[in-house]
Amino acid sequence: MADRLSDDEIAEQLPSSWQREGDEIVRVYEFTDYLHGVNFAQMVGEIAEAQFHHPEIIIRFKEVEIRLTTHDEGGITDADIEMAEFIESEQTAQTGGIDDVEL
Ligand SMILES: C[C@H](O)[C@H](O)[C@H]1CNC2=NC(N)=NC(=O)C2=N1
Repeated sequence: MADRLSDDEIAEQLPSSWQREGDEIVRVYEFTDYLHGVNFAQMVGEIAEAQFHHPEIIIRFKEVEIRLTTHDEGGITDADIEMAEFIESEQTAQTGGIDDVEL
């Protein structure tokens, strides 16, 4: 399992749309309707199972919040950064960069 990243490493490696909140990295995706968000959450869950690295996924009306940390290490590691990048690339591939995921 990867070691915890330093504050500088996190700042350098965090994808641009993500924020750091303590020992977590966080991104809120906006959608035009509730079920688009639900579908997006399903996609994130499938990525999580494939990577065996599981975010907290909060589904709200017209938005989904993704929170990542490495529980085994008690902080932010490469696994969290890589997962965030993977989610970003999948979401962008499906929507051309806007947040509304039409699945
Ligand atoms: C045993 C341990 O729970 C597993 O190795 C995986 C499962 N998914 C995980 N997900 C996250 N976010 N952090 C972990 O440390 C983690 N560990």
